[in-house]
Amino acid sequence: MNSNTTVLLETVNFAAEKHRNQRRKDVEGTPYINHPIGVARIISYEGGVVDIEVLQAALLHDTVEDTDTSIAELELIFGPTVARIVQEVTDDKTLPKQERKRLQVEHAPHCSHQAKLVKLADKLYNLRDLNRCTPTGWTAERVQEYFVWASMVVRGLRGTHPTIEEKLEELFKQRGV
Ligand SMILES: Nc1nc2c(ncn2[C@@H]2O[C@H](COP(=O)(O)OP(=O)(O)O)[C@@H](OP(=O)(O)OP(=O)(O)O)[C@H]2O)c(=O)[nH]1
Ligand SMILES: [Mn+2]
Repeated sequence: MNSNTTVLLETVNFAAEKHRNQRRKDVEGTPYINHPIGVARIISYEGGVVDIEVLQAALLHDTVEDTDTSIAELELIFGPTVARIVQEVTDDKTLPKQERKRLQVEHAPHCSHQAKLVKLADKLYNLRDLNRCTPTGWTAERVQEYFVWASMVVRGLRGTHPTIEEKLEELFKQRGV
């Protein structure tokens, strides 16, 4: 038995249970878990990254922000490194939205290499998702603003992973950002 396989399946199962009642903002109401799985897949399949703790953190990256999960719970089940990476990519939801967005830009350069990989893949997934379809209630201006803001965050993550960064730059170029 390959224990990394067991660990990854435990992790994806935990994330699926936590996100079980959540849907993406697209008209089809895609299950939310498609997003964390897709973020982990970008890091693994597209990025060639084999660091198991980064892949676990990618699967768990929105559990604390968007579900009843705590960092202490993640630390107990998945250990201190995975918990720390998720902590680094978790916004403080008690702050107003504009402040949270500003803090992502400010904090990005100071994140660990592992957290930067998760942040890059999270942005790449969400930008591709915006190209696929507009979330319900979003105007074209709001979509464009998300691209502009994401490019400011990604600027602070440069030098982390050349091929993932190239894919992001191509999407920004297409939008004139
Ligand atoms: N493109 C897209 N995004 C969707 C969809 N459904 C849910 N989201 C989530 O919405 C967030 C971006 O929307 P915003 O309005 O900027 O943020 P908010 O959810 O905090 O209000 C992302 O959160 P996040 O993953 O935490 O990343 P971040 O944007 O906070 O970095 C993304 O995962 C969808 O159908 N398409
Ligand atoms: Mn996310």
